[in-house]
Formats: sequence, C-alpha cells, structure tokens
Amino acid sequence: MSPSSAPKATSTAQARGALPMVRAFVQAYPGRSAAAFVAVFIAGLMDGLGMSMLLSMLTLTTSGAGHKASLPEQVATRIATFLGLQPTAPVLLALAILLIALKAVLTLLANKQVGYAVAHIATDLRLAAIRSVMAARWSYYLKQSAGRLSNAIATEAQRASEAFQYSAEMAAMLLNSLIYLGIALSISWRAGLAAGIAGGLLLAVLHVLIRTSRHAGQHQTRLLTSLLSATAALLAAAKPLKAMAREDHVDALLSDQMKQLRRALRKQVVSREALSAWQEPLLAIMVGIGFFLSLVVLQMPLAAVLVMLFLLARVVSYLSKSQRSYQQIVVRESAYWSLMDSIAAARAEVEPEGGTQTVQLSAEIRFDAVRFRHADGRLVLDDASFAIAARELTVIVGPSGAGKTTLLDLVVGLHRPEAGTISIDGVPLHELSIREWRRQIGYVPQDTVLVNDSIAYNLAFGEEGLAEADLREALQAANALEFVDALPDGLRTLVGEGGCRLSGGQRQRLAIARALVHKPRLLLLDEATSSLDAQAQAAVIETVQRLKGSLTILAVTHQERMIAAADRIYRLAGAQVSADPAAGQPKRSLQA
Ligand SMILES: Nc1ncnc2c1ncn2[C@@H]1O[C@H](COP(=O)(O)OP(=O)(O)OP(=O)(O)O)[C@@H](O)[C@H]1O
Repeated sequence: MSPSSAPKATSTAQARGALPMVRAFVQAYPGRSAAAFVAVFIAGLMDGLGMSMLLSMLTLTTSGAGHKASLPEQVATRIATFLGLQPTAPVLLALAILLIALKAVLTLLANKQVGYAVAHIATDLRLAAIRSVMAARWSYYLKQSAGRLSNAIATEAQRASEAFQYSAEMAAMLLNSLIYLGIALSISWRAGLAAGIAGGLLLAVLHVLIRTSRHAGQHQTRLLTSLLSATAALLAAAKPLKAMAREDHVDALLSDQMKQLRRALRKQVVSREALSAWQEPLLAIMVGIGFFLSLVVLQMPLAAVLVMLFLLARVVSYLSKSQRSYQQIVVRESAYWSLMDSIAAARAEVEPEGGTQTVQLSAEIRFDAVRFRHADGRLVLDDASFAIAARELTVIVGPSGAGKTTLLDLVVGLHRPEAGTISIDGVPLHELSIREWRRQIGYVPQDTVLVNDSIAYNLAFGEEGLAEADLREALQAANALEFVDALPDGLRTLVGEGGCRLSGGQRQRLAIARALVHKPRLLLLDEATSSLDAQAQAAVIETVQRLKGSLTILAVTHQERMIAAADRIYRLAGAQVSADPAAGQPKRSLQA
C-alpha cells in the first residue's frame, strides 16, 4: 500500500466520530480489512463449534435418554458422524480441543493482518501529513508551528493507527458475542433474549464512561498540540534562555499545560479502569439473576441451566470486551480527526505547479511594475521595475526590514506579486514549471539551516548522484575545504543539532557550498557572508567574482567588499527599487 491509500483527508463539514473513522480505514485498506474480518469470523465460528462440542459432551454425560438434542448438540453430533466418528464424550472433547486450537491459529492470522494494517496506517498518515505540508504554499507553511507538525506526525498518526487495532478487536468481540447469542437463541429463545437484553443493559449503563473517555481523548489531542508547539518554540530558543538563566521560564510556561494534560490522561485511566471494574460485578449480578430465574422461576433442569448460563456469560463478556475496545477507539478518534484536518487544510493550500515552460536563465530576470504586500498588508514592493542580468553579480542593499529577503523570495516564486510581472528570459514566472525553475537555484538563506547529520549529508541535502569530488569542489569554492579536512571525520563529521558543533562562519561556508554543489544557474545570497571574518569574506567574494561569468548571482548584503564587486547595485527602500547612489556608482544602467 502507498501513502496515497491513506484515509482521504475530509472537510470539517463531514460526519465525525468513531464509525466514520473506521469506515475510512476500511475503505483505505479494503484487502487487509476483509482478510482480517474473514479470519475473525471463521475463528468465531470455530470457537462456537468448539464450545458446542463441549456442551454436547456435558449434556451427553449429564442427561439421560430421551433428552431432546439442541441445535448445537445436533451440529456437534453431525460433525462427528461426518468425520466417521462416534459422538462419544472423548471424541467430542478431542474435536472441541482441535476446533479451539484452530480458532487460536486463525486469530493469530487475523491479528497479523491487523498489525500490518496498523503499521501501514501510521506510516501512510505520516507521509500524507509531511507531503501535504511540503507541497503547500510558502505563506501557509509560515503559519504552521514545527511542534504542531511534529505532534501530528508522531503522536496523532500513532494514536489514529492504534484506533484501527482497537476497531478490529471490537469487531472480533462483537462477532463472537453474536455467534454465542445465536447458539443461545437456538437452544432457548427466552434465554437468548435474556442474554441479549442483559448485554444491552450492561452497555447502556456503562456508556457514560465512554463519553468521559471521548472528552478526555479530545482534551489530550488539543493539549498535546499546543504543548508540543510551545515546547518546540522554546527549545529553539534554548541557548539565550539558558545563557540568561531563564530556564525556569520554560517550566512556568509549560507547567500549566502539563498539569492539564496530566488531568486528561488521569481521566482516561480512571474511566478505563472504572469500565473494567464495573463490568465484572455487573456480569456476576446478571449471571446470578439468570441462575435464579432459570432454576427457581422457570424450573429448568440444572444441566440446561449451566449450559445457558455459560452462553449468557460468554455473550455478555464478549460484549463487555467490545465496549472496552470501543472506549479505546473513542479516546483516539480525536487524534485521527485532528490529523485529517491538518492534512485537508494543507492540501487546500497546495502550491500551484505553475506552467510547463522551462528556461535556462541566459538573458535576465525582470521585474515589471511589481507590487507585493505580505498577508498583514505590509507593502514591500510598489511598482518596482528593474532587471537582473544573467551571469552578473547584482547586489541589493537597503535598510533592515525594507524587504530584501522578500524580494529574493519573489524570485524563487515563494511569494506571488499582487500586480506586475516577474519574468525569466521573457517568460512570466507563473508560466514556468516552478520546480524546474527552483532546481536551477542555489540558495543561501540569512539564517544558516543545518540538520543534525554529517557534513556530507548537509551538502548533498537530498540531491542525488553527487560524488565526493563534487562535494569537495563546492567546499573549495566556498572556502570551507580546509576546515572540513582538518576535522577528524572530515565529510563524515556530525554537525550537531542545527550545526551547533560548528562556528557561525563555518556553518555559513557550508551553506554556501551546499548552494553551489548542484551547479546552479542562479545563486541567491541573503547576507551570506555576514558571519565570516575579513579573510573568509574575501575568499568567498573572490569565489563569487570567479563564478559570476558562468552563473547569475543576486546577493543581499551590507558588506562593502561584496558591494564593490557588484556589476549592478539596487537599493530597496520605502517599497521602491532604485540604483543606489550611496553605495557607490551604479556599474550599469538601472533600466536594463
Ligand atoms: N511572512 C511575513 N508576513 C508578514 N510580514 C512579513 C513576513 N516576512 C517579512 N515580513 C515583513 O516584511 C518586511 C520585509 O521583511 P524582509 O525580511 O524581506 O526584510 P529585509 O530587508 O530582508 O530585512 P533584514 O535586512 O533585516 O533582513 C519586514 O517589515 C517584515 O516584518
């Protein structure tokens, strides 16, 4: 099964609850669900037949001649005769043992199918959640919290998949209780009816505990989401918090949510244990009443009463077990719906593929009368027209917060202009295949992002087919080869969480190498040399100068050296782009 077989994300308008969830699972995994159901059904029949053998053996040894055989006894006798055996007590016992053993084997097979399905569901839900977020618009991604996403992928997917396991258990228990109810009805409809009513009563009386569990589960889902969002955000700021001795602040911020979560979990445990604790005595009371009614009121023979009570106890006990499974389903149901909501919301914000055209960036990137504002209404570009010539170094300068990073994001296609056109070699960006365009880009963000893996991993970053020589060449170009070679494990060195085992300057050089390793046509540098010392800066700028004849470079910078090396300089301020007189003479005309 593929992640596409994960249950379909639904809109909030659709029916919620445990049953629609189970239906979605069954629709997503019809093969495994059917196999598990068939195995459980046959296992239930084997169990029923095995018990019929035992009951026949019991009545055979306790009832005298003239006893009218019940349906299960007739079936047991017929099976024995069909097998060419005399329906004697030892034969019936042996057949009962065989059938019960067969039931165990079939139950194992059913559980195996369910186990596979559970693993698939968890994986498919996780992949569906990750893919939906990664495929969403950048503006949507910016609104998400990493903690919420981690919670959806780790906890909610796990709880949702466990709900399937409990659904299978509940179905098995319900089937078994129905089979025993059938046997009881075939022996005496009165006794069968009594068993049915007793079971129904038991479920109804204890249903209040199911409601408590559902609420506690919903509470748990909400709390885990906000708790993990807050935790991830605070952990990201661990260093300044620790450096200023404010770690207690984390404790204070999280402790209230922790307490609430503990309360929700305690409620779940209490209602789960209360359900088991109450089911036992209620079952015993019902058996006692049944015993009294059949022996004293209905004056049934003891052997028949024992058989009936045994069946009644089986029906009610299977129903109780199915109720316990149902309780576990409703505890987890909210995790499933929360995850489905997240997936549906991300899919509704899917980033358009763009057009089908491709370009090689051989002439220019042009902004024509471009206007852009962020979602909060902040105007970043207003009627901006300028050109970035291919194979040149173009530098953007401007005050902090003017919108330089936003301008780079517009070139990448992460944001779309509200008016005007951004075109590459004359083709509007929205007509280009956006992924094809981005594959040509090497991007060095303002804040270096390294993942907790090796240097080699961070350089390749998912790009396939790179040889070690390619990595070394990129490191050389970024003036990073020397320090990487000096590390004991070289390219295999682990960089730590967020690259914490490297200096800021080293991290930045690795980010530059990563942007160069796939030989891009356009290199975007967002304050890419801000953490480097003068020597390292000079080396990177030398590389940039060397590269600019063969690739297009657009750099946001405040650094004099980079500005001095530029072919064109634009200043962004007050939502206007202009040639920058303060940054020295513009090397080329503003209007390309
Ligand atoms: N996703 C966003 N939603 C709303 N406003 C944003 C968003 N991103 C940036 N801004 C705002 O847009 C403006 C431009 O931000 P941007 O990061 O592009 O500026 P910048 O010129 O690169 O700044 P700096 O030199 O300080 O890095 C800022 O006022 C910022 O607060």
